[in-house]
Amino acid sequence: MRVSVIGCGYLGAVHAAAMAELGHEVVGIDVDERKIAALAAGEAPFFEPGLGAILRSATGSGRLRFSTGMADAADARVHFIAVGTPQSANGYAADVSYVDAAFDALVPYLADGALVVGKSTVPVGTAARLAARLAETAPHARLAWNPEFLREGFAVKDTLEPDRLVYGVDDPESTRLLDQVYRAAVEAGAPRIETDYATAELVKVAANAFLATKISFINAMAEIAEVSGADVTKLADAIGHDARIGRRFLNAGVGFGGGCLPKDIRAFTARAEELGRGESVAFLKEVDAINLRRRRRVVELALELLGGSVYGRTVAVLGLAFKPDSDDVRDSPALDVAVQLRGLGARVIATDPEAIANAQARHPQLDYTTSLDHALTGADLVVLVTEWHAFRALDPTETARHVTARRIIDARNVLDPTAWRAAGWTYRGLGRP
Ligand SMILES: NC(=O)C1=CN([C@@H]2O[C@H](COP(=O)(O)OP(=O)(O)OC[C@H]3O[C@@H](n4cnc5c(N)ncnc54)[C@H](O)[C@@H]3O)[C@@H](O)[C@H]2O)C=CC1
Ligand SMILES: O=C(O)[C@H]1O[C@H](OP(=O)(O)OP(=O)(O)OC[C@H]2O[C@@H](n3ccc(=O)[nH]c3=O)[C@H](O)[C@@H]2O)[C@H](O)[C@@H](O)[C@@H]1O
Repeated sequence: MRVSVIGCGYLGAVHAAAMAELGHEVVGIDVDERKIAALAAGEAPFFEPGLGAILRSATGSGRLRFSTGMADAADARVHFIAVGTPQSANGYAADVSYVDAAFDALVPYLADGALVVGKSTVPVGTAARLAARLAETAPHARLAWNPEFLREGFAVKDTLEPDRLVYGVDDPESTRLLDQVYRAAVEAGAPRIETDYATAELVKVAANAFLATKISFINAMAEIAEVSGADVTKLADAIGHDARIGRRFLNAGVGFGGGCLPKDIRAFTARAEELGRGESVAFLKEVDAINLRRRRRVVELALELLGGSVYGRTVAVLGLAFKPDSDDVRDSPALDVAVQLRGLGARVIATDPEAIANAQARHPQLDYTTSLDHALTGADLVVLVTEWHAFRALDPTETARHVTARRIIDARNVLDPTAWRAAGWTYRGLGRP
């Protein structure tokens, strides 16, 4: 099948390469010339395990091309729209202008029987609005909404082996085309939910809202654990054994960030308010507030451990990406903590295996180093904020050789407090004694 993917960011680049890996003839389109040049050369423009390999093999075989010109999408039968839907500059709502722009630019090139497939996460009602526009401007084409559930760090596997497929469609031909695109997953037995546009759009934001709520729930328990001397990690293990609750996404710590969960819960709240049902998801404001409090809590702990002021003190910040195995720093709790500490006058020296370039572009005022040893050297305080393997594996005795004082905040609760305290460290987790 000939497929186009419009928008080649964290979602679209992986989707394009994975579609080619599945045997489709793919063209990836983006307005960002640098990104397209890198992708066309078979280079992943961001860090995502496994992406480079499938990109090189697909561009090498000629099944995958990239272009900045929408005309190159003209011979595709199925067009995926995977452009960004960031938080608006002036509020909580999603900015859907990139979706509209990509859609409008694509319409003149739609062949007879073409299917436009929305993958971007959008406010409910967007697909119906675009379908009405399509009926007027290109009645020979169809629209489907097919939300994406991939996780960064596992994006290639999640795309090739999705745990479910959701088709928001309004005719059987769209389903037939989507089944052809996803034949491998359908034949492997991936559950497939065929539904209307509104449900498909809501499934996506509901899933992210649930995940965010689960994380904030456990972080709320961490707040209570902090004032009662309880251990939130043991609490999570214990409640997680109940299969109805489940242990996944119950890791308390500095909270969630990234290009999706934070903006998606805010956009959902804004859309519900527009629809006159703000009260139905008002709890998401609390989910957001709990999440942001965790970042402040890490800063408070730093102040506490350094005797009330971080001014002039050297703080080693381990981690900048919003989670391990990603270079994404969008709404990263780690970067936020680093910036807050710097704002209070600390000499922050930050390190991350992959995210330094992205962090530096946003916050040039911080000091960065690619060397973990260098980051630790002379530190008055170490703050572990993103649980990369290299940081989880730190040895307390070896680490002590580099620092000025043995103080550590484990903002992801991934270290063994007993081992660190035994090696002479003042250890503080989030919600564990
Ligand atoms: N990053 C992720 O893990 C996931 C993202 N999503 C959703 O997918 C969408 C895209 O997210 P990301 O890939 O993370 O964003 P991103 O910001 O990495 O990529 C968006 C891309 O769209 C391009 N673009 C903007 N306007 C364009 C236009 N008119 N024509 C062609 N290209 C255009 C940009 O240059 C950029 O490369 C969002 O709605 C997001 O919520 C959904 C599931 C997972
Ligand atoms: O819509 C999206 O873009 C994607 O958003 C999330 O994926 P992602 O943002 O890549 O990362 P997650 O693994 O969900 O982690 C999100 C944040 O929550 C934090 N987290 C996660 C789990 C946990 O127990 N505790 C916790 O604080 C992570 O550190 C990270 O900052 C969802 O998991 C995907 O299903 C969805 O497709």
